[in-house]
Amino acid sequence: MYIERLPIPDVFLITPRRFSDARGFFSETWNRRLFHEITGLDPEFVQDNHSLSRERGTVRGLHYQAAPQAQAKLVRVPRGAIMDVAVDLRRESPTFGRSVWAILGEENGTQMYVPEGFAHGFCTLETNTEVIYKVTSYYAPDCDRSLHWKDPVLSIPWPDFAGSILSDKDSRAPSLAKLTDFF
Ligand SMILES: Cc1cn([C@H]2C[C@H](O)[C@@H](COP(=O)(O)OP(=O)(O)O[C@H]3O[C@@H](C)C(=O)[C@@H](O)[C@H]3O)O2)c(=O)[nH]c1=O
Repeated sequence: MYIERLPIPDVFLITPRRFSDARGFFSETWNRRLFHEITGLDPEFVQDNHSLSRERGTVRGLHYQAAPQAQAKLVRVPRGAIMDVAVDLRRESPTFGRSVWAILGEENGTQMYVPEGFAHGFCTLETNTEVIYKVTSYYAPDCDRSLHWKDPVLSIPWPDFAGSILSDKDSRAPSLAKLTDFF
């Protein structure tokens, strides 16, 4: 398992080892003990989520659950590829409002660990992209919050084709200046 810290050091990229042979590969996609040894963290995941986005350029996000239902997430892409983004919404953080991003895909097997206190979203880079992620708190619709993916203040370098399809909720999401629930 290879771990890389991003410019916001609490967000990690994790690339599990792949054992390749004539059949294909084998990989441990989650190993609690190893994750703890390497990061010092021991998130308690309670729910696994899986989404399929048919079109390239689909944007989902930016989403978070407000306290006390905040979620840390461990995101991976077994089919296709995404540009995955995390935005720091921790009020006291020196990197408040800043974002980090990475390409996650079936080729690299890389995962992003997004801690509590961040909004999360992605743009699909290929058709029929599937995203699977573990979360540390159950879905709580009352605490579901959105931040507009294209808010210019965030300066996220989305690809030109981003936003070809998105949900009504995401198209109506407020900008950072209008958010009231931070961490
Ligand atoms: C997130 C979620 C949604 N749902 C339902 C509610 C709704 O009817 C349907 C689709 O929900 P959404 O439109 O919010 O799905 P989606 O836009 O894919 O939401 C996800 O986006 C990514 C970026 C995240 O980080 C996730 O935490 C989650 O917010 O699924 C659940 O039952 N459980 C869940 O945990």
